[in-house]
Amino acid sequence: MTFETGNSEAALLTPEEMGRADKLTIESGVPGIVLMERAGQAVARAVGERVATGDKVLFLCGPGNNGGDGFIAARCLAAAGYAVRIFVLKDPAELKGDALEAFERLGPVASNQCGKAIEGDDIADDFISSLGSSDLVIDALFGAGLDRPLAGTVLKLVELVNQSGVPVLAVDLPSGVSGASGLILGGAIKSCATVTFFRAKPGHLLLPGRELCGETKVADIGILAQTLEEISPDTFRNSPELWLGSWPRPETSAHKYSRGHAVVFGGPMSSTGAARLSAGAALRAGAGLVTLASPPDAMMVNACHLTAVMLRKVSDTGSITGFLTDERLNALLIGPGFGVGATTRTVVEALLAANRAIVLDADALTSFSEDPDALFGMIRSSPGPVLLTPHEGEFSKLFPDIAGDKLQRARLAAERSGAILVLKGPDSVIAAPDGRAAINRNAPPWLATAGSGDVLAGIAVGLLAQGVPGFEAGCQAVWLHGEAGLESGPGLTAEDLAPALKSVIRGVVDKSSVGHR
Ligand SMILES: NC(=O)C1=CN([C@@H]2O[C@H](COP(=O)(O)OP(=O)(O)OC[C@H]3O[C@@H](n4cnc5c(N)ncnc54)[C@H](OP(=O)(O)O)[C@@H]3O)[C@@H](O)[C@H]2O)[C@@H](O)CC1
Ligand SMILES: Nc1ncnc2c1ncn2[C@@H]1O[C@H](COP(=O)(O)OP(=O)(O)O)[C@@H](O)[C@H]1O
Ligand SMILES: [K+]
Repeated sequence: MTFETGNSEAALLTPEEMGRADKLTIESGVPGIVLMERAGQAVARAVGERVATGDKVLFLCGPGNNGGDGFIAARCLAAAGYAVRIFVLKDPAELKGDALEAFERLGPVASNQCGKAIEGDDIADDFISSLGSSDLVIDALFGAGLDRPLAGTVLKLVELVNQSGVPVLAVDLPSGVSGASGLILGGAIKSCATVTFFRAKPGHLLLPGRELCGETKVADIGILAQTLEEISPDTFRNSPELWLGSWPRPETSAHKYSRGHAVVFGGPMSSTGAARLSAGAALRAGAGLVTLASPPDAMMVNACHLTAVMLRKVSDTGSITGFLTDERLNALLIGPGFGVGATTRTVVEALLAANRAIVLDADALTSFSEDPDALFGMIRSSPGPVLLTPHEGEFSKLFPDIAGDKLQRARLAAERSGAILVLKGPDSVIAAPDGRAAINRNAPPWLATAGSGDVLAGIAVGLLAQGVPGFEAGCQAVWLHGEAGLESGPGLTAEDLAPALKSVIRGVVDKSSVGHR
C-alpha cells in the first residue's frame, strides 16, 4: 500500500477518485444533496469574499452536478441580497438527481432570474447583455464530469466569457480543464479563483490547468479524511506534509560522517562551474561532507574556487573505482558539466555498479540518448536508489515513445527505468516506480536560469547522503529548490540558491519541531 494516513493532507484526487469519495460518503449515510448544499454554500462564501451585496453575479450552470452546486450558491446569494442571474445550458426539465433537487430548491429564483445561455445554435442575446454588466461570473458548467472536448456553441460561450474581461470564479475546476491532467479539452474558462471540494485534483497543479484556476481554495464539505484509506490515492501535492517524516534530522551526537558523504563528479577544465554549484548545494542540503571528484586538468581551477567542499583527483574509471572502495562515500552525482559520450557511459556504469545512492543528471542522461535501455538495465541491477532529473528535452531523448500528460509520462518513465523520475519544469513531477507521484507548484519562473538544475541535482544528492529514501529525496529537493527560488526572488542567479537554502531549511526544521538550539 502506498497511501499512509500522514499523507492525507497532501493527497490529490483524480475526478474518478473524487467520485469514489462522494460515493463512499453517500453510502455512509450522508445524502448527495447534503454534500451539494455544502459545496454550493462554500462557493457562495467565496463569492462573498470577492463582491459586495447588491453586485451582479451571473451563474452559468451546466447539465450535471457542477451546475447543481451553482444552483445552491445562486440561491444562497440571492437570499443574501446579491443581484443573481442564472443561465442554464440545458432545459431544466432534463436535469436529474441532486442537480434537479438543487434547481427545485431555487424556488421563485428559478422563475424570476433564470434563462437559457444558448438558443438553438446561438448564444442567447439575454446572456450576452447580462454578461457585459456583470461583476462576477460563476462557472458551474462542467467539473469532474467533463469527458470530451468543449465544442460548438458551448466553446463559443466559454470564449465569450473569457473575452468579456469579467472576473470568473470556477466551481471545482474551470470548465474545459481536465481534473486528472490539467490539460485543456477543446477550450477552457480562465478563472481568477477556483473553489474545489475535499482535496485538490492534479489538474489544479499541472500546467496549463494551473494557470486557468487562479487562486484555488479547497473547501471542506464533510467528507471524512478516513475515506482516503479506502481510496488509497497515489498522487500528492509536493509539500512538507508529504515528506516531513523523512526529513533528515541529525542526532545530537551526530558527526560529519554520520551525516553522509556525497561525491559530485566534475567535468574538464572548460566546464567546472556546474559541478561546483551541485557540490555547494549538496553541502548546504546537509550532507556531512562533499567531495568534488575532478579530472586532473581541472584540479587547479576547482581548487581555486572551493573551500568547505573537498577536492579529489580522479584520472580515469580505474581511479574512480579505487576511490569508491571508501564505503563512507554513500551518495554520488554525475552529469552537470561532465561531458557527453562514451567515457561518461563507462563512468556511469561503474558508479551504478558501486551500490550507492545516485543522481544522474544532464550529460549523464544525454550520453544514453542512443541506447536508453542499456542505462535502464544498469539501473535495475543497481541496488541503491537512483534519481534521474531530466528537463523536457533530456526526457524526450531518453523516452522518445512515452506520450501523454506530464503525470502519466513521469510515471511511465519511472516504471520503465526503475528510477525515481524528476521531470523538471514549472510543474515538476516526481514519480517512483511503485506508482507514487508528487506534483510541485512552488517554483517561480526565475528559476529558469543557467545552473539552476545543477543546484537541484546537488540538493538531491545531499539529501540521499543523509539517508533520505529516493522518492522523498526527490520531493524534498524539488520543494527546497522552489522555496530557495522564492527566497532569492527575481533576478536570481544559480549561485544565489545555495545560500538561500539556509533560511528555507530553518523553516522546515522548525516545522518538523526538532527545535535544535
Ligand atoms: N457527486 C456529489 O455528491 C458531489 C459532486 N459535486 C459536484 O459535482 C460535479 C461533478 O458532477 P457530474 O459528475 O454530474 O459532472 P459535471 O461536471 O456536472 O458534468 C457532467 C455533465 O456535463 C456534460 N458534459 C461533459 N463534458 C461535456 C462537454 N465537453 N460538452 C458538453 N457537455 C459535456 C455531460 O453531459 P452528457 O455527457 O450527458 O451529454 C454531463 O451531463 C463536481 O465537479 C462538483 O462540482 C459537489 O456537489 C460535491 C458533491
Ligand atoms: N518556468 C519555470 N518555472 C519554475 N521553475 C522552472 C521553470 N523553468 C525551469 N525551472 C526549474 O529550473 C531548473 C532548470 O533546470 P535545467 O533545465 O536542468 O537547467 P540547467 O541545466 O541550466 O541547470 C529545474 O529545476 C526546473 O524545474
Ligand atoms: K466549473
